Amino acid sequence: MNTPRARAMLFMGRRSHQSHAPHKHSPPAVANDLVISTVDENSGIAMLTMNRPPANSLSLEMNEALCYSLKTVEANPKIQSVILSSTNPKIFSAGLDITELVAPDNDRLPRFWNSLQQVYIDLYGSRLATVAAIQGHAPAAGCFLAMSCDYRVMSEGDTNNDIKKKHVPTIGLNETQLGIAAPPWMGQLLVRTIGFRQAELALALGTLFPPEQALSIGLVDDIVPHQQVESGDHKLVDLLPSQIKDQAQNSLLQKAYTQAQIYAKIPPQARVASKMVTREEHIFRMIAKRDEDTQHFCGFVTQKAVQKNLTAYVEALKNKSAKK
Ligand SMILES: CCCC/C=C\CC(=O)SCCNC(=O)CCNC(=O)[C@H](O)C(C)(C)COP(=O)(O)OP(=O)(O)OC[C@H]1O[C@@H](n2cnc3c(N)ncnc32)[C@H](O)[C@@H]1OP(=O)(O)O
Repeated sequence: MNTPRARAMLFMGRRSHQSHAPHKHSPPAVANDLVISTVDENSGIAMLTMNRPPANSLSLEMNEALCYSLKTVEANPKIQSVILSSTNPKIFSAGLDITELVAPDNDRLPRFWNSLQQVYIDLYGSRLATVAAIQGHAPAAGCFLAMSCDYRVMSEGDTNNDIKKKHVPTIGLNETQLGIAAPPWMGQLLVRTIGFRQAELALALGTLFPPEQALSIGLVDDIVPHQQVESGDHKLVDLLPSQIKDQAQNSLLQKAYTQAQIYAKIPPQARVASKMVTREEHIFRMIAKRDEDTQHFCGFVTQKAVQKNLTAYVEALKNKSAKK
């Protein structure tokens, strides 16, 4: 599997390990609106907008929709960059859909985990330049999605003095706070992004970082104030799906668009080859241990003590939401 040809195929959008993966080329059953895909061939930029209310949490279907949409955009040779965004202005993605983990179905659980592994393989190994536009919270697997991209821009949030309007998004791998641990390939993404000691601390404590801190440790590459820009690139509007068409002046999306344009101008063979240098080993290591990883996840998550923690966490989330 780890031959030069297999490696090139992985990064050119053709999967040499397809038989191992649950991913299919046909649209997943309920995928269509979960991830809205828009393309602008003139600029070479596409946008994948996550659209799974209320929190863009990652269910089996959402993972399949992400892979399918990405694969479809990748198949278009005119596209070089993709922006990953959200229809929810306050949540990028709330991470795994916790209801997939509580009292799980024995058949579905390994399929669910496989679909998440596939998101990692497809997104981290995409031939496209990927820019995460993080407008809101990105905990746990939400942070993982962002870290799988090539560039992360985060909104500073609404720092309005009025406490009711104030909204400061956070990002990080907070798994330990739920009584679970990020899998090795996900934890290693944090190590690769922010360095060993910072990651060791953040993983153990389950730290969620507000934008300025996330920038200072390198978890995001840029932060932008929560505001409209006066004169943004007017071409962005062509890329926005109808659900967020009114966001053409949004500073975060404008910044993400500018970055996507910068990437789209780099000769693709050189850009893809440089991406392989930093990512291929990590991806192949994960693929080699994929079945083991699935077994470990299923065994871990179904433990009584873990189920107890997750049940309590879901209850707390629901109570919080009910009190609003
Ligand atoms: C075993 C190894 C696996 C390791 C890999 C990954 C682990 C994970 O990804 S686990 C998921 C971790 N995610 C979280 O801890 C985030 C939980 N959510 C929140 O903290 C907040 O919802 C958030 C800060 C994202 C947004 O806050 P609010 O804007 O205040 O919204 P609400 O809290 O009211 O939530 C709205 C609505 O969404 C539901 N929700 C939120 N997160 C999830 C989730 N991860 N899965 C499923 N559902 C989620 C929440 O319950 C509310 O629903 P309703 O009660 O129906 O309104």
